[in-house]
Amino acid sequence: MIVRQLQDIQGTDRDVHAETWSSRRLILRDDNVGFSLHDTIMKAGTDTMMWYKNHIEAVYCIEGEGEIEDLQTGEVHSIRPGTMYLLNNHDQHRVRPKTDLRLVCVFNPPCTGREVHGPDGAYPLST
Ligand SMILES: CC(=O)NCC[C@H](N)C(=O)O
Repeated sequence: MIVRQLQDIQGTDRDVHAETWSSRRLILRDDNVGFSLHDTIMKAGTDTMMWYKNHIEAVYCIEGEGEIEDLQTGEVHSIRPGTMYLLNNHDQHRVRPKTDLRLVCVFNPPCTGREVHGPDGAYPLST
């Protein structure tokens, strides 16, 4: 069994910062369970294009308000506590938080730890 506290991750290399988000990576590839689990804050007033070509991501909102746009269809969905979205088709999308959004994110394959988005919105597939 592995037990970790968010406060013990803050400020370590499992605490990754990008311009529009911060990601506290609670479970990573080296835990050997086939997925990674992140406690992510997307910053209020930002607009992030993402396209996880190499990963499946499930996202569950536990705090805040915002919206997600499916860039394939143009559909816009609101995000609020209790909303889950699953990028099961490597969907290209944008997230626009109105307030800080706190999101629980699961990635398969698991992230290794330091991933940030490339210019295409993807994380590289680590070998
Ligand atoms: C919702 C989303 O994908 N935000 C970007 C950060 C990512 N979830 C991560 O935690 O690495």
